[in-house]
Amino acid sequence: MKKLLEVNDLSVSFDTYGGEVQAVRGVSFELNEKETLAIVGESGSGKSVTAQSLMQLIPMPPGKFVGGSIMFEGEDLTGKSEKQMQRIRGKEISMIFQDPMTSLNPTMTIGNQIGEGLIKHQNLSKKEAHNRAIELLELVGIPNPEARVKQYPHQFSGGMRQRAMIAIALACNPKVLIADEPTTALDVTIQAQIMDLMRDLQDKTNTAIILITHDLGVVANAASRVVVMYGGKIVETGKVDEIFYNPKHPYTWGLLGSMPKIENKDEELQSIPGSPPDLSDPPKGCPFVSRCPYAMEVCKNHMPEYTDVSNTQKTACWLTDERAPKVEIPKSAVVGGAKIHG
Ligand SMILES: Nc1ncnc2c1ncn2[C@@H]1O[C@H](COP(=O)(O)OP(=O)(O)OP(=O)(O)O)[C@@H](O)[C@H]1O
Repeated sequence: MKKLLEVNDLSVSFDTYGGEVQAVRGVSFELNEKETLAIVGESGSGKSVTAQSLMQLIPMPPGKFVGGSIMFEGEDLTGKSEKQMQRIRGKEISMIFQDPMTSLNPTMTIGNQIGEGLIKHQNLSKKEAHNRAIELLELVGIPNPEARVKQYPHQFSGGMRQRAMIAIALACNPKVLIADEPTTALDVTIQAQIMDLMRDLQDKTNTAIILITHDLGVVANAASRVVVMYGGKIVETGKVDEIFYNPKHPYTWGLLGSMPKIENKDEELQSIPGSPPDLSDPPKGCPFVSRCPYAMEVCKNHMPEYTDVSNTQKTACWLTDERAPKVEIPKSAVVGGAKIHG
């Protein structure tokens, strides 16, 4: 499998009145061609900052790049100028956001917004871009695209706007699509339709997807690999079935415990007690230490190294150390039922 993106030891901070917020602290992962990689974690874990860093969309200042690299097709994106990034954004790497209303331009027709990138990156004429916009609206399942292409965002429903955002993002056949909580603002039925659409489109276009979500439920049927983030760090990573059926990190257990499961409809969901660490003064050791029911003395002051659970799964937890007590995965985190495809 060909690597498309390789993030190495990425660290990004924000200078605030309360001190330096270390939003992303030494994150490394890779994205292969045609795959869907999910980045999962609670609010504040650093998912969006990671995603925005890939597009160089972090406002600087207050943001600052502290270290690491983002290799895309052999070039480090962290060294690129704004002008160089403008040639990459939309053309090579595209992004869709949680709330299309704030990312769509309310004063421009949907057709012109889709056409903009085509004219800029692919030198299409206005007429060609208009026709391609109609095709793209059809591709993302918008009925009556000839009429819709002339309309404005406020004339679209929430689900339709997200479809239009996807059309804009895919217009120039990017190699990577970053979807940051693409369905969070939508109701459950529409969420499922949008996720189905993204899967269908990926089959047709072969675009690799980075799916950012706080909801492991969304991941099960959408992703092939998962990165679990907490407190600005990756705590566990693996193939989707490894993360669901053989998770090793207590934070992953917590996320699985707070996910509704088909077979236990009546079971109470366990939310993870406590709150995430203050990233302006992050813990010296494991970021999860203050909420982890299994925390040991060593966890307070020493960040665990990554342990290989398999060739494809890694976890950063002291429980994997041979000196640690043997802990069974809690019942609440056991996922049964339907096989996950991935
Ligand atoms: N512009 C900013 N100024 C200061 N701090 C910021 C800024 N943007 C993000 N942060 C901080 O960086 C940390 C990581 O935020 P990030 O948005 O990446 O989290 P997230 O996991 O994507 O959560 P959410 O789902 O809520 O977006 C948080 O502590 C957040 O407060």
